Amino acid sequence: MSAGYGGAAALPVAPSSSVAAALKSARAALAEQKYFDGVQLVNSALESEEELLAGLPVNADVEKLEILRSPEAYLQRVLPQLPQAKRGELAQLYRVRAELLVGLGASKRAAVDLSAALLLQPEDASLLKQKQQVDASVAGGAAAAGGAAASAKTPVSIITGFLGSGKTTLLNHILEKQHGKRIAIIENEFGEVGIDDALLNTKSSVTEENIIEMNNGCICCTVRGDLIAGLKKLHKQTTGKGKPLDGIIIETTGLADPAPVAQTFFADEFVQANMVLDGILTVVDAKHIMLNLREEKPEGAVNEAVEQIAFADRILLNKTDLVTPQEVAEVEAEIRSINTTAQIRRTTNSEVDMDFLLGIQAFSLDKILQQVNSGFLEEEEAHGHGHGGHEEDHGHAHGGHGDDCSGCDDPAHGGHGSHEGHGGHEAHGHAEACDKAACDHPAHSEPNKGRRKHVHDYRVTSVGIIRDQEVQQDKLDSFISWLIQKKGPDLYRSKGVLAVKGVKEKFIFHAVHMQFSGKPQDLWNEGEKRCCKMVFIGKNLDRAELNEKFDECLVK
Ligand SMILES: Nc1nc2c(ncn2[C@@H]2O[C@H](COP(=O)(O)OP(=O)(O)OP(=O)(O)O)[C@@H](O)[C@H]2O)c(=O)[nH]1
Repeated sequence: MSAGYGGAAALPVAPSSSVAAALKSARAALAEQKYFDGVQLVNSALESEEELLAGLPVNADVEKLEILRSPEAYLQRVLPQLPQAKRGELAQLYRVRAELLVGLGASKRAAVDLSAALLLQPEDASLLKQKQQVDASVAGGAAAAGGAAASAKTPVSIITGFLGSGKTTLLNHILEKQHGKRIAIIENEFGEVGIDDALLNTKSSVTEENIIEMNNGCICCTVRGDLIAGLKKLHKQTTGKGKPLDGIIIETTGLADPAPVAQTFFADEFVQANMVLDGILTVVDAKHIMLNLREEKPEGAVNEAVEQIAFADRILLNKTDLVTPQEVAEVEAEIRSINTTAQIRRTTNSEVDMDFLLGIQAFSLDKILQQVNSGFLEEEEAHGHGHGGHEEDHGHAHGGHGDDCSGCDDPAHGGHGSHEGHGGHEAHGHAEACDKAACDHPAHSEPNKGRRKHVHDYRVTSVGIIRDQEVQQDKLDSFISWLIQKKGPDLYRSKGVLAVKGVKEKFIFHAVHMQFSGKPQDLWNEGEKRCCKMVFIGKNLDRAELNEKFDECLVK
């Protein structure tokens, strides 16, 4: 068949006009330095080509998007059947994509595209020269995105890590130790009720106007909206007023996939022009991470713990006080099997020197494209949370009630931050399954497959409780022991700030599965309403039961 099929006339080819149009638009994007947009244009054109060429016998059983992700392998197969005109078009597409990638700072990946172009046009001397130049810049250690211009941009660090791993603890250390530096914070919390603002170190040099809370959805699903708006706002009120920031720190939710957050720094024009991703800092809970990594996820759902480690530039292997040296070594080996290059530090209470964390210029687009996520520069089509049966409905306006939602058993309402008036944001969530990773062991599955959509585990929801009353200490103790013993295995995280009768400080409560701590902390401010706020995050939560049990603690 293939011999007979090899004639150029039999080959389905895209009309050259559509490739020409894509090339024109991509070159315009290149001239305007809209590199990410340009990459998307070329990607779409290449995808169309792949679809048209899919009928070739050599393409049987080939993974979709190979034309984008592994161009040389793809071309080696189809080359003998490509007519000369088609070779020229594809070469131009790869060449312009390479130029766009250089603009994004991904020179190694650009070299791959230029090699592909050379496979198609081996006699093109200017192409060869261009490839040699890119190779030379790679060998010379080309600077990250933007080269020298990057130094004028505000460095941004992303703190990620699974629920309860120690992210807020780390942020507090940074805030304590960064006196004199102008740092802004973007705080994103998973759950119906925000608690972290109360846990942030108020004695730090960060002024309130430079703390932005994003509690109305998981940051990885609202990057195109809230995160960019937050970054713009920070820029306007600092650099825009002649008071530039020394850095921005984004604390993601414990259930965030860091990929779309990182992608923002390449996809948005304003962000790309003014900010540079300094590094992804991942905090790992040495006691619970193995559970998280090995957890069986529903078909298509992302394992966030794996992604968080895979994308890390620095890893704090935290809570080492809770495990044996042997267990720490096992966890470290597991981390290494997911991420071969990130520097790892063993910590307790997220204590680490600042040089390890900030100003590290560690994020490399090339590293992400090569090692972790070959689809990183492919824009997500849609993503969201699998809200068991309510998949089309994540963008709903579920008007901001801070109180419990007892009696409401709509699983969509229990999900990612859907209780804060979500209607103003892009509707972002139908839960189409992403491509299944090659290996079934979640920790070892390549965390890059199906970059185009990510879906969270629909079983994981949050329940928030706010009461304008005090609780009774003995009843609270019974509630906590019931919670830990009966719900602990499914309860990833619970936290709260509580007014306990007779106690003048706020009672701060933290639990990660069965690991619990609670203590009186800061005093209630004068005039501050003594109230109770709690949030529970876990699998298969029973909202009515949690409300009922908690209400038994209230001072009647
Ligand atoms: N034993 C022990 N506890 C720790 C350590 N680091 C943090 N913790 C505690 O773990 C709990 C969770 O810490 P956080 O810093 O709030 O964790 P987080 O990652 O911000 O949590 P989420 O934002 O809810 O995902 C708190 O009670 C911390 O005091 C550690 O190294 N050892």
